[in-house]
Amino acid sequence: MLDLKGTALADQTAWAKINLTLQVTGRRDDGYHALSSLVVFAEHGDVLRFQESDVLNLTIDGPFAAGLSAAADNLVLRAAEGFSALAGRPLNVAVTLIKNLPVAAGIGGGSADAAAVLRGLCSLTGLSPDDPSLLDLALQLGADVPVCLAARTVVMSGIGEVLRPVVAFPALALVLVNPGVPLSTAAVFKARQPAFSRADEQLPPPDFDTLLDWLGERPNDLEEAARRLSPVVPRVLDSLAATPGCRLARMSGSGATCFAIYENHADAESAALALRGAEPGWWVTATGLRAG
Ligand SMILES: C[C@@](CO)(OP(=O)(O)O)[C@H](O)COP(=O)(O)OP(=O)(O)OC[C@H]1O[C@@H](n2ccc(N)nc2=O)[C@H](O)[C@@H]1O
Ligand SMILES: Nc1ncnc2c1ncn2[C@@H]1O[C@H](COP(=O)(O)OP(=O)(O)O)[C@@H](O)[C@H]1O
Repeated sequence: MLDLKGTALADQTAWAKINLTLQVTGRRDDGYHALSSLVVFAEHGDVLRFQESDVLNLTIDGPFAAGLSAAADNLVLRAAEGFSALAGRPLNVAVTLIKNLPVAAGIGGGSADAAAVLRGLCSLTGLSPDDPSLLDLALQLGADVPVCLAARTVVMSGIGEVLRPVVAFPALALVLVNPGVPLSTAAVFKARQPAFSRADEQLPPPDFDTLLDWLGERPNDLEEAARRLSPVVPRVLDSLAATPGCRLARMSGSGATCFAIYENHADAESAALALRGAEPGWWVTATGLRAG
């Protein structure tokens, strides 16, 4: 923990977002799509460190640092600039981003980074993370930033700004797999078939087996388009589905990261080990859900 001008600014984790379901229910005039999605957060994520500085500055480190620019369009810097405009004064910090999550991967890494910056700067300035102006800024930064700011199990709708907390939810044992092929969110939305799902406002059931039935009835409407754009997606899903104890294998968001839900953590760990051995080029992580 560091002391920034007398205020402690702790490291922030940018937890990976997982869309357990994703229904596309409509399209707005501005081209954005209305969604209904059960969103959870993994224990695993990027880490952001903050230090005192005279200028706003970003350094990127970690396994997925290569290929991600630290220029002004990075969501970390856009979030810090947006927060400074809100606060009416420059908030100069040197941010180190440890990029543990693959980029353009359907698990909201950039959105989670932006949300982690907003959370950090809230603790620096005393602004409440529930302040409506902060929620407006989050949505301007990206449709997934509000949910990443909440960082808890919710049913998300609108384009990402309507969040309904899910209070009772089972602990899940998951494996996340990314095959190393980036998929653009805009391109996947563009490639999808034009039909819409019916808007579904139901909250998920708390019991594990009933939840799996509920998830089975609500697929990811972007999966078909992602499979066409990136033929490795079906291979990832087949590989996950073939591992012992796998109860559901599905893509998250606009892909290409896929997840599988297991009976227990031992099965998830064994599956991750086997997949790493079979596909050394894939990013494979066994994880639970973020508590809280
Ligand atoms: C699809 C989802 C599901 O959680 O996740 P990812 O696959 O990105 O992780 C999100 O809605 C992505 O949110 P985010 O990545 O923040 O999207 P933005 O930067 O705001 O938008 C990128 C582009 O995606 C399309 N887009 C995004 C969100 C939405 N509700 N409708 C859309 O049509 C638009 O073409 C937009 O120009
Ligand atoms: N800090 C960041 N981390 C990841 N991607 C970022 C970041 N800042 C900007 N981006 C850009 O945002 C886009 C979406 O990345 P990301 O949030 O990882 O994926 P997704 O939207 O599929 O979940 C990428 O094209 C990337 O160049």
